[in-house]
Amino acid sequence: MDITTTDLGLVARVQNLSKSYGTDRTRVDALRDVDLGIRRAEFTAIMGPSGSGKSTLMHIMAGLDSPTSGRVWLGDAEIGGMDDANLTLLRRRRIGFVFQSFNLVPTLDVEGNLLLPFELDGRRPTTRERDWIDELEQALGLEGRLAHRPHELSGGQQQRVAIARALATRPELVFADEPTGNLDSRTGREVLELLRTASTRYGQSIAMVTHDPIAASYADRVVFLADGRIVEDRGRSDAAEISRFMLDMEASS
Ligand SMILES: Nc1ncnc2c1ncn2[C@@H]1O[C@H](COP(=O)(O)OP(=O)(O)OP(=O)(O)O)[C@@H](O)[C@H]1O
Repeated sequence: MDITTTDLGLVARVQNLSKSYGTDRTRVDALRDVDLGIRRAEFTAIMGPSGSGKSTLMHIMAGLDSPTSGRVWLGDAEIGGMDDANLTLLRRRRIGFVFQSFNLVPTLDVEGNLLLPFELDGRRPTTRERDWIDELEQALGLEGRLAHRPHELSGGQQQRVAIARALATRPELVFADEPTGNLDSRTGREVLELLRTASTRYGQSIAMVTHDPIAASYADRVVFLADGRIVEDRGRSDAAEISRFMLDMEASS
């Protein structure tokens, strides 16, 4: 019998993953033979220089892009052979996303955007979920903005709505691409605390792409990519250690 992703204590996994874009002279090897598992209830930071493959890895793990070769599991389901309808359902039920581009619906107000994942799933939040949404709104300072549309918000406020929306249904896995990129340092810290709370209190797994050593220091695990390969996989580290490693990595490249 095969060992499942769950048996390994993981919520998502890639094996021998490679991704190339273009052909011949225009070919770019964005990922080269990557093996990675995202552990249950753990907060993982993915770091690396610009162009090292972080976003590509996250998009493939989330089933938003397909690999050139290798295998990908979301939970125990291998997504390689899955049709679009099943993949969409799997994503909707199990995954939350915070994209760099926020992906808010412009015609819905903040509250409408926050409730969208429930709408798409054809249900309303339970009382406990409603309490959690209220807590997210409060922690992210959105209470005064619930009737506003995205274009009436600052970039940082839009970012916070995207984060609250990704966490609202308490999906077992949250992918976040530079979630603190547009935030001032105090709000950024609150977002990182929230992500940590989501993993410690609710057992959610968080996979966060970041360039920021301080943001990465909130994570339980820090994975470094360089030139499409994993070059380091370490436990919780402080911001100074992470900065030092990044500088050493850049110096040796
Ligand atoms: N759609 C695409 N077509 C062609 N090349 C691509 C495409 N998407 C990414 N790449 C290339 O793949 C490599 C990895 O890109 P990726 O966006 O994953 O890097 P990253 O580590 O997330 O970078 P950054 O920190 O700048 O966001 C880069 O060299 C990039 O130019």
